[in-house]
Amino acid sequence: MVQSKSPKWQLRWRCGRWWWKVFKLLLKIPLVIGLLLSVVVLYRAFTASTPASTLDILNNAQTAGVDDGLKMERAHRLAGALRISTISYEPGKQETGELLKLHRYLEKEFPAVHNCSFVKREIINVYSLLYTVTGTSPDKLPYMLASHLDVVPADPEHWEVDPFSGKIVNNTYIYGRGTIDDKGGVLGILEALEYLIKKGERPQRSFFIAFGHDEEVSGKQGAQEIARVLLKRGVDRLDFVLDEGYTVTRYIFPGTRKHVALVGVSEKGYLTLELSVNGSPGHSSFPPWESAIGILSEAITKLEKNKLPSMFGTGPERSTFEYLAPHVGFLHRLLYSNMWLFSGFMARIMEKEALSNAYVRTTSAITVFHGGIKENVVPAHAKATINHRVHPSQTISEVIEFDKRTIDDPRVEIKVKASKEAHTVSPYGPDDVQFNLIARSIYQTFDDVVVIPGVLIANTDTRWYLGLSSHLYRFFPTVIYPQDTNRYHGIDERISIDNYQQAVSFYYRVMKNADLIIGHVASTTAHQQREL
Ligand SMILES: CCCCCCCC/C=C\CCCCCCCC(=O)N[C@@H](Cc1ccc(O)cc1)C(=O)O
Ligand SMILES: [Zn+2]
Ligand SMILES: [Zn+2]
Repeated sequence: MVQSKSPKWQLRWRCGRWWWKVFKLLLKIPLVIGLLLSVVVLYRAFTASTPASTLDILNNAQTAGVDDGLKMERAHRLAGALRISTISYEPGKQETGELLKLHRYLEKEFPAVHNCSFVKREIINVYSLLYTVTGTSPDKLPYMLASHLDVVPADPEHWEVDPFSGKIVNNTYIYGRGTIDDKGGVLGILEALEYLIKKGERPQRSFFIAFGHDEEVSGKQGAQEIARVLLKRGVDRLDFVLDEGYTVTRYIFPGTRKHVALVGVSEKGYLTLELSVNGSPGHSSFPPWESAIGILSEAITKLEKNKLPSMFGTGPERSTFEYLAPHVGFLHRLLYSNMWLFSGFMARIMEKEALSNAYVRTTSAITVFHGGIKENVVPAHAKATINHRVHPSQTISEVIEFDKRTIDDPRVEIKVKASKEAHTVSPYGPDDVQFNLIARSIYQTFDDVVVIPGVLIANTDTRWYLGLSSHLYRFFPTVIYPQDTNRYHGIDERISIDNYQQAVSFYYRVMKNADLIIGHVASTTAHQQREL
């Protein structure tokens, strides 16, 4: 006979089962969340798409580039400019004679530009150049193409050829300091305009060409003055500004073999700090317990060991990867299209390489260290320079605060030597006329390419043009492979003759495409145009 359970026991049994059910349910929650997350992650990966331009007028444009016949002649003209050593050493210390020589060279080599009735060339602040190209519809908003005339110094010791010999190697590459930074831009723009004028064409839209002469040492004397001159003339609204910057890259972004053109829609901030320590000077035979050099070294070590936190995925770099997602293999697509989930994981991988680390966070470079005068003299002072490039999601004062907290030593004095907040982000959506004008010119010039927006990790003269336009883009039309990135300011700077020809074609296409959209009210979005 089965013995019936007592009501007390039955209650306990039922409660026990109830808790067991809850426990089992709780165990399932992570599984359900995991399943939901996987669905979202997969859905985003499968539906990832690069926003295509909505501007049919640009999408259908088949603008031709410049003729191939003059390719070698153009290469030799660039090589000639590379022989003029327009070096900037520091603010106020430049090869000024060479800058004037470059002016004369440009005048001689581009006769159509310099003798054209609708092109005016002006010298700004002795060494910079400003060209005004007056179009046939001068009432439309003008734009500006910019580059710079100066270059950084080059130590010839490790170069394949003398950096200022302007050599063409194997009939393939033009070598020399300034080929990609930034005489390729100066000569490339002038070649395009020379070609246009010689063809008997005249642009409808007016535009400016600005060549600063001290970009490599801040741009204060050059680009800043050019901006001032334009503002004084009432030119306070340019449709867009296109300056040096990123390039078309290949094999730099993991997951794709395509060409990837990165157009800089913003630029990291800039902060240079001087750290100094005053110690007790004296005879080295009875040194103080701690020296100025020792205290400063400790502060520097703390900064180097404690990097600023990752900001990856919180700024426009999120769009960089979302635009790229549809063009990479499946695994990379999972990551790139789900930055909301994987940005931390991606940051940890990217911070292992200097170039991609710069994309992840505000960087800190210790660039100068001074201390001591003689082996048996304890120095009174030590100083060091820290150069930060500030992620767009951080402010200059946040970075200074971080440094102070990290150093945590009142004996270390911190002085701001130069600073500039990260630039505001220029528009880049599918409806943005100006971004898509540049993108279209890239698509017309380079094969198998995808155009994506990015934050420039270095700085350019665009900082001085921020007040002239809300659309500033930083792009130099050449192709860079991983092994080329160190050629910037490094050794064996070069451009291939074919890439240089593409650069000229790109600038020509920008001039032609800018006229295509002249019927559109410049500076309004495609969406606004549809509303009109
Ligand atoms: C995942 C990340 C992928 C990034 C791929 C990058 C490929 C291209 C590689 C390098 C880009 C090089 C950028 C060229 C611009 C250089 C401009 C420059 O040299 N600026 C100087 C001087 C300067 C100018 C203006 C200032 O206000 C401060 C300094 C610089 O030091 O930035
Ligand atoms: Zn440059
Ligand atoms: Zn440079």
